Amino acid sequence: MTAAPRTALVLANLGTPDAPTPADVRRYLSEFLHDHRVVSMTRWLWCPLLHFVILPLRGGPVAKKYASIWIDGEDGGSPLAVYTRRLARAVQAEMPDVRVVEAMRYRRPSLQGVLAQLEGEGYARILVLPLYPQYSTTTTASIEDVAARMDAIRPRVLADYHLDAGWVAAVADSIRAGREGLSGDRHLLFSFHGIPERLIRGGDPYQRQCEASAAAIADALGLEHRQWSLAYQSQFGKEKWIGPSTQATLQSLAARGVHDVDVACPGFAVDCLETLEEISEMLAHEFAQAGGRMNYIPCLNDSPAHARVIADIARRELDAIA
Ligand SMILES: C=CC1=C(C)c2cc3[nH]c(cc4nc(cc5[nH]c(cc1n2)c(C)c5CCC(=O)O)C(CCC(=O)O)=C4C)c(C)c3C=C
Ligand SMILES: [Fe+2]
Ligand SMILES: [Fe+2]
Repeated sequence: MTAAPRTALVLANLGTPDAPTPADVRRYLSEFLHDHRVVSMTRWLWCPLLHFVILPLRGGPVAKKYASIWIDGEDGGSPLAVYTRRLARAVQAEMPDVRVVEAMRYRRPSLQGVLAQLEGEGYARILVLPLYPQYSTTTTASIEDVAARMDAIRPRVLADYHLDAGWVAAVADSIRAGREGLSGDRHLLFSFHGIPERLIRGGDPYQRQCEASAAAIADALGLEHRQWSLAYQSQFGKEKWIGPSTQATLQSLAARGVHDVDVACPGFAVDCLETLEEISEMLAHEFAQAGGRMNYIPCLNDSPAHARVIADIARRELDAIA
């Protein structure tokens, strides 16, 4: 028998409810929306709003949305959990010398618990790879917070991979495959999750990285500027978020007579509520009502190309750890 590998790779994602029920969705949202990296408002104001308005009002409707995308079967669950788990298995097959595990920033399997377990098992060389191609203080920095709170181990956290050549090529290939056989003068819309504009003014590099990713993918596809656009989705709350919004962009494309739109979401490593329900169900329906036809291009998910890209990025980063 060979000795247990001493190096671990943790694929960290956002997290998702365990079940598409109002109670479980409230539990998930409560943990997520108590994170100061996500909502920085003073707790005196935020907690009453969260506990007495947002959680009671949002639990039921959001649970219905999860139910509409839930994956059935033994290996089923919330798409974000299912694809992250499958991706971790596929990356493990690419990296037999490294222990590959998945973890979630909110809910289960908790990032803090996974790191504590690896520490207990004697893994000293640990790379945490947040499954966020672009860095944001709302997502990646929150994972850095958890890693920094560990006592005895200092896991390294990858900042971003928004211009990684292998990742850009894999996303471009998936878009090419998603457009195969489709005719017409097609438009490509890149839709990224939004964040509040205030954070960009405070130095968050997210928007700049989204723009750079989109331009690099469009370039790899040989697109001219008029053939693609970039927008931001999933606005939450009343504050001004970065734009233009995906919904408004689709409306204006329809108004301009652009009928065939492919939508890709290169800010999401795997499909989830925000891509499957918001884009591929709700906004696709709205766009059809405006006379257009949307073709949603799935995320890289657990594809062999994605597993190879993640393994390559991880190997390079691990080489930099002593
Ligand atoms: C202030 C609120 C939010 C910020 C900022 C935010 C940033 C952000 N989120 C993602 C990725 C995902 N978000 C997802 C769901 C989701 N996001 C928010 C709020 C903020 N996100 C909420 C309240 C929810 C839950 C759904 C809802 O109630 O509307 C998901 C999907 C999770 C799933 O279970 O499928 C992802 C993924 C990024 C990348 C990001 C900033 C860059
Ligand atoms: Fe609270
Ligand atoms: Fe979000």
